[in-house]
Amino acid sequence: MATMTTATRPPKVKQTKMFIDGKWLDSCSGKTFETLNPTNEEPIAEVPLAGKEDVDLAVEAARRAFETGDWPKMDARDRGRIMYKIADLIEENIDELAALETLDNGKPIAESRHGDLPFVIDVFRYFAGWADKIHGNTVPIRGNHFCYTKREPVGVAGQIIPWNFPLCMVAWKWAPALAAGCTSVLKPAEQTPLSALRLGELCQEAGIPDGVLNIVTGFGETGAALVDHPGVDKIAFTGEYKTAQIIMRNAAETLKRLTFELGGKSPNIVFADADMDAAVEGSYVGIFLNQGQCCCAGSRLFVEEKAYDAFIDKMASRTKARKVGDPFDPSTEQGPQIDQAQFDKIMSYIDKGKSEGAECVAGGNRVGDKGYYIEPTVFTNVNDDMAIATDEIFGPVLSVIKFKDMDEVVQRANKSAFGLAAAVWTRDIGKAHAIANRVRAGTVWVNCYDVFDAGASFGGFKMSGQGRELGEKALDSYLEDKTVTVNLA
Ligand SMILES: NC(=O)C1=CN([C@@H]2O[C@H](COP(=O)(O)OP(=O)(O)OC[C@H]3O[C@@H](n4cnc5c(N)ncnc54)[C@H](OP(=O)(O)O)[C@@H]3O)[C@@H](O)[C@H]2O)C=CC1
Ligand SMILES: CCCCCC/C=C/C(=O)O
Repeated sequence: MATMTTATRPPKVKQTKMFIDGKWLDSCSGKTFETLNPTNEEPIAEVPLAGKEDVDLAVEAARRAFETGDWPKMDARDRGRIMYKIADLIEENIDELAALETLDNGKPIAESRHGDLPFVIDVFRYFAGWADKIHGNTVPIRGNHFCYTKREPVGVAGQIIPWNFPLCMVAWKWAPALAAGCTSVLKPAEQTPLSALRLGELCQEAGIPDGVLNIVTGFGETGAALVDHPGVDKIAFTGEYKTAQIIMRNAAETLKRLTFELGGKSPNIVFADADMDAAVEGSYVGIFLNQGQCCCAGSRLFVEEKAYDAFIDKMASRTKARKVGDPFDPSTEQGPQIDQAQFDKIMSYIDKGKSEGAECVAGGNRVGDKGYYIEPTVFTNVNDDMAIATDEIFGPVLSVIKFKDMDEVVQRANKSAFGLAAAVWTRDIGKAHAIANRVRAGTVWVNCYDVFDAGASFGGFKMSGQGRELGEKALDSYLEDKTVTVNLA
């Protein structure tokens, strides 16, 4: 069992090369790119800039490992055993990994050490347990036949992950793929490649055979090269819906299996009969967790008219007290945004909110003049049609909107192209279930927010995605069903 320590300093970066076929490599071109520290905009390390040739090598390795290697053929229980070992090694190195995550991403160390990393470990253990429980069934078909189904790995998975929860996203992608017997080429976000590379080392140490897991670091063409590659059977992508649309078009050429975990504009609904302090605290976490860089952030907060003013007062003062600063200080609640592009996007939405007539009751400015820090921001008097109420901002910006009754709030909550998550706060169990039934979203939280579990599937309705991650459902997208029919006559 790991001790409950928390690193308060950046760690030594141990691995910066790409991982292909069990080897740690530079890119074929020798080109590199810098990963920047979001607290001060200075380089942390250089990593290889993968081009098409590197992707080819990685896919060939994954293909070979799938076609002729041990992993898909191994006794399922032994696959699970190696995955348990990965979880154990993550636990043994938890402080280093959490610190690496904080260094590269900027998230507060308290979150990476006590939120992200324990979740990563849970996800590997949860799917390790599935490895020997994946099976088909027998089917009573007509005639003198014995018919059964088998579940087989889909093959080589191309996995493109974002920068907001770098290690969680690796775990969400690798763990079900490994349990199913697939092999993988992973493309971490260019902003946060370091923790995935270190985890690759630990997976190697745990006994993952060469070629089963490969990591290509790059940007600009790496993701597209994976999508275009005929040797890749499936793409799993987490990120922006516009990129998913391009991936879908390009993947049509090779008819790849696709799963997407995309954005949101999640409605968080507070009724006047709710426990107000709990609702304020939950809504605060719901929007500001991870600097607001969550696909399921509760960024459209609907508050019943009767409770609106009192709620706003509490929310504004809670927000103003939020501690923004050095992510290695264990008491910091909010670090910097990930990069200049996200910083600029968020600031432009704050400007739009102000110019469209919403009232900024907390925050609204940059913090300092170095690093991508933004004040946690709350807007009131927001209309449904303002850009801050319709678009995914992916930052610490909350829009608080008034509502009168259940039917009206359900209709307004559903008036979005997204459908990833929602929440409701009420003491009335009937109201809670009515909202859970009527809101079109993949996850609904009742009197809580951001409760994730390795066993609970996560994914979106509408333009928030396709397929599910976590839970038993996550395995489906890494498996093919095979029907076998035997003539018994
Ligand atoms: N759902 C979520 O959790 C997340 C949502 N977002 C949302 O997306 C917005 C933009 O984020 P950002 O990270 O810039 O962008 P994207 O969501 O577009 O993700 C960028 C990733 O996609 C890859 N990519 C880009 N084009 C293609 C392509 N044609 N085929 C395959 N892969 C491709 C990139 O690799 P390469 O450059 O090599 O092609 C990179 O790894 C955010 O502001 C936020 O709203 C962002 C992160 C997470
Ligand atoms: C503390 C772990 C939180 C995991 C958050 C998962 C969010 C996913 C996303 O934003 O894509």
